[in-house]
This record gives sequence, C-alpha cells and structure tokens, in this order.
Amino acid sequence: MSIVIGSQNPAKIAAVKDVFAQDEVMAADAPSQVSDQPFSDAETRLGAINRAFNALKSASGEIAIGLEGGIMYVDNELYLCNWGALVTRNNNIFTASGARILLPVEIADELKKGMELGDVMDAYAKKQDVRKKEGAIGIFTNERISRQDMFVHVVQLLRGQWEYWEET
Ligand SMILES: O=P(O)(O)OP(=O)(O)OP(=O)(O)OC[C@H]1O[C@@H](n2cnc3c(O)ncnc32)[C@H](O)[C@@H]1O
Repeated sequence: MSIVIGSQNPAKIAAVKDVFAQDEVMAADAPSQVSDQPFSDAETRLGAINRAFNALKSASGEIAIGLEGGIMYVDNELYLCNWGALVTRNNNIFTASGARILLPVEIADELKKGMELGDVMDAYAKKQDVRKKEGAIGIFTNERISRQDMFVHVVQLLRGQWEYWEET
C-alpha cells in the first residue's frame, strides 16, 4: 500500500514510517490553509484535515495523512496540542489528537505576542529546528516523549480507526 504524508518535517515522516513500516510512504508538501500558528483544537484539527486532502491531491497515495501542531487555551493557560487526519480516496476522514502538555509562562507570553512556537522553542532551547527533532514536548518532558513518539501515537490512533471501520 502507498501512503502520502502531507509534510516534509522529518519527525512527522518518521512517525508515519514507524506505524506503516511495511508500506510505501511518500512525503508531499501540502498546505494546511490555517494560520502558521494554529491557536485552538478546532483550527489545528482543520489544518491536519486540509494537509491530508491536499497531500492526496498532489500525490498518488491510496491514503493520506496530515499532522498539524498547534496550541490551545484551557482557561487562561496555553497547552501544546497536535492533531492528525487520515483521508481515503473515497473521502472517508479519520481524526485523532495527541498528548498535550502545559507550556511554561515565558513560552506562552511569546506566543501571545504572535510568535511561532517553532521559533520560540529554538530561542528558548538555544537549538536549531526543535520542531523537526525532539519538539517542545521532548524538551518539556525531559526527552521522555519526543515529537516523533507523540505523532506515532496519533498515527496509531488513525490507522486503528481506519482498519476498524474500513477493514472489518
Ligand atoms: O514542516 P511542517 O509540517 O509545516 O511542520 P511544522 O512543525 O513547521 O508545523 P506545524 O504545522 O506542525 O506546527 C505549527 C507551528 O507550531 C510549531 N510547533 C508545533 N509543535 C511544536 C513542537 O513540539 N516543537 C516546536 N515547535 C512546534 C511549528 O514549528 C510551527 O511554527
């Protein structure tokens, strides 16, 4: 089977390859058509769905996966949130969200000023491309859960739902 992932981000590609280890996994640039920094569950989820549909349009995969990172308020505090979508050629959509953790106040303050989490994390950690590696979730969990680990769980949730509803 061939699967297309709507991103060139190595953490996202590795997560899909981990869950679909026996299959052909292709990566395609696919716009999320939401803000560069989604600010709610609804916007992040929509970004994942848009990326999956745009990936399916641009490549020859049988199914497509979109993975999108964002942030969301719970009361007045900002949490990291991530969403995934799996879409099929007959327009079935499966969605799932990832683990979420509270972001420290100093990170949240920068995000509220309009900065993107990827840039804020690089400055905070004094590293480059945190978003493509351990991610904010890796840094703030002492690297117990990396961004890839978190997306593996999301992709397992997507694959499992797709198998249950389409293959049983
Ligand atoms: O290449 P693409 O697929 O666009 O991956 P991305 O990481 O740049 O983009 P996302 O749409 O997943 O995330 C939206 C923004 O939030 C940032 N972001 C999300 N989760 C993050 C994490 O765990 N660590 C660092 N930055 C993160 C990301 O860098 C973007 O600025």
